[in-house]
Amino acid sequence: MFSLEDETFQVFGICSLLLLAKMTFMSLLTSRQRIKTGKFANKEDSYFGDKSAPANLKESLKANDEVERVRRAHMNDMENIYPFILIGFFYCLTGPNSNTAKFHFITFLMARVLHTIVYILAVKQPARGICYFVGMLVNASMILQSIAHYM
Ligand SMILES: N[C@@H](CCC(=O)N[C@@H](CS)C(=O)NCC(=O)O)C(=O)O
Repeated sequence: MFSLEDETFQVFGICSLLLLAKMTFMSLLTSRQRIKTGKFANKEDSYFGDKSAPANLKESLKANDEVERVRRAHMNDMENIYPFILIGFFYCLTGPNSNTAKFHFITFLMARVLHTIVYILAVKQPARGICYFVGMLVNASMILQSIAHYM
């Protein structure tokens, strides 16, 4: 059984918090891209756009790839990072080997940070696919080890 003083759990906590901080940054980045491109989700948000130009509502509500790319990266984070936090918690409860567990957590952290960078910079595939796959492998490995432990 782990305690909050446990080094493995602390590394898990730090990796999880860094990933949550990265996701919080994605919201800010979306707002920045919206203001930069003048593309908003709601008609009332165009208040933040170029005030010197007469508001062209229809135009400002159109989707824009610079905005949508950040939103897709954020969505992909939600599909992968939230499960990591939940799975990692159960995995910690199994009392895994500390070095193996830390390897899982740090690999996942690096894979997801790189996933965001290559997504936002539109790096050619398979760069993003590899980052996604590495993160997915970490989650799958923790799930399998946890299930094996509890069975
Ligand atoms: N919901 C994802 C599931 C598969 C996935 O996560 N693929 C990775 C590697 S190609 C990805 O970065 N997908 C882009 C995205 O989710 O916007 C999708 O629709 O693509």
